[in-house]
Amino acid sequence: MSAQRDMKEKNPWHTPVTIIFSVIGVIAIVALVTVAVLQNRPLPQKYKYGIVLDAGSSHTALYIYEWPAEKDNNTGRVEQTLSCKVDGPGISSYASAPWKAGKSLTKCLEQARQKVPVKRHSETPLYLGATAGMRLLNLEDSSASTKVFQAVEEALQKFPFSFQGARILSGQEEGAFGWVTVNYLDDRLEQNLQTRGALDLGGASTQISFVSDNFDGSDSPDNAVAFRLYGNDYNLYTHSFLCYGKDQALRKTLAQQTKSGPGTILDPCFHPGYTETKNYSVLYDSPCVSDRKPQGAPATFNHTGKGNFSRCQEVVKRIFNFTECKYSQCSFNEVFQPRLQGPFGAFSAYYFVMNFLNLTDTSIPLEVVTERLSRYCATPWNQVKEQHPGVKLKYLAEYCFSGTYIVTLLTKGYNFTSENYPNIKFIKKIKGSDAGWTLGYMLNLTNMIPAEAPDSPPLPYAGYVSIVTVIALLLFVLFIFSLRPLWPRCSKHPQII
Ligand SMILES: O=P(O)(O)OP(=O)(O)OP(=O)(O)OC[C@H]1O[C@@H](n2cnc3c(O)ncnc32)[C@H](O)[C@@H]1O
Ligand SMILES: [Ca+2]
Repeated sequence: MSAQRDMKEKNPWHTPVTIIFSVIGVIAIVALVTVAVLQNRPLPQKYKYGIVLDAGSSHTALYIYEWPAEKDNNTGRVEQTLSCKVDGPGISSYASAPWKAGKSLTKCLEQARQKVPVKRHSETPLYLGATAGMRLLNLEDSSASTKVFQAVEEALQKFPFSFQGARILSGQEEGAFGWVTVNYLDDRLEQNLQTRGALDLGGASTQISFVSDNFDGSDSPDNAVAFRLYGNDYNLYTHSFLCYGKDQALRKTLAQQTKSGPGTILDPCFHPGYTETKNYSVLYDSPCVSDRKPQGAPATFNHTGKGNFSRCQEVVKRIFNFTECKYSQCSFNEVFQPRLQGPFGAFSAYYFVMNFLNLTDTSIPLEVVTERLSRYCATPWNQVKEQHPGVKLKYLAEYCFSGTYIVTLLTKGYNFTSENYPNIKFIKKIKGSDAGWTLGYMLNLTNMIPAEAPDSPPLPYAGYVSIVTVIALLLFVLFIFSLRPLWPRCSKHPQII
């Protein structure tokens, strides 16, 4: 018994001094780690917002973006938090009743008012950018386009956001901001990775934008956009083809077939069994075709489908001019285009159409794509309607043409081949945000992409806390050992007496 008591007395860990120091040490470490964790713990997130209205030729869409409030000019953090499709056609269609253009936007703006917290309303920038529909209206009737903008601005100013104006984007801006969006969402800019080209197919225009090593802008300055983003320089090639969006290209293709003003056209780009009576005045009511309106044509014509892919491709090819090129190389219509390079993202109508046709997988060889399109175009119209009861008839009737146009534009227009066709990815969204020019436009106007790479903390948060903990433990152990002289002496091999 007395021997056991002796042992207890001699155990150094049981002296009051050591116990007190140990308790203090443990409390100190816990306090240190708690303070480090609490101090660095992410606070409940506060967000800032930006709103962009994409006033396209076929429709308008509103997008709300949000980003953490403390990361205004930081990287890769802006995300789309709401999209709202405006009911009705694009604002350019309201030329004869401009006030309706303004009114059409209010429903989506009401949604935005609900979505953005009230205390952020007045600081939330609101932009409206119009694309090819308004470009065409402006060409056709600039005072009508001014009136549409006045009506739209009046409507937007009624909302509590910080309205920054409504304007027409140039084709270069539309192409370049689409490219910025895609590469920003893919984190390719911040990380200085190989960039992805952007292919945008709208209703009235189409854009191609990419970085090519053999393009510095000297060949064709109109197609060059220079950016310095996160400390890297980019010489972007971009071109927008007005009148080569899907709807205007269809008009051009029909115009090709109605040069002589026939009463009936047998159209290989529409399904067999499709037949509609159409108005010549409606078909030619666009600056893309108005100069070719046949003289003395009847008021209407019978538009009848024949469903033949290869003949459709022949007609579609005729809307491109491949004969003239004053540069080393061209896409079409005498437009310079450097050698295609890198991966591409194809969005808007490229995606809608290829998704409907089950052709978004670009590992499907081009020959198989054309075979499938041939079969699809040859399918009788009644059968197509039966197979897709929920699809809008206008879209359904046009998928054969649209698919043929996309394949022709990519291969004959831009010179994609069987080898580099798999470099294209058909995309709708990237990480929850729609691919399109709007995000790039807002990032640019809010200076949210810095020209130089931002400084980042040398350690990530978890690494920082771990290092603090390890050093604290080490200090504690050293501290205990420094108290060694105070430890009661004990023999290495206590003997039981
Ligand atoms: O860029 P611009 O030329 O101004 O036109 P937009 O912005 O209005 O054009 P979109 O990308 O919204 O749409 C491109 C085309 O795709 C059509 N479209 C939209 N949704 C579609 C769908 O589900 N299936 C087929 N076509 C669709 C639409 O009518 C247009 O003709
Ligand atoms: Ca568009």
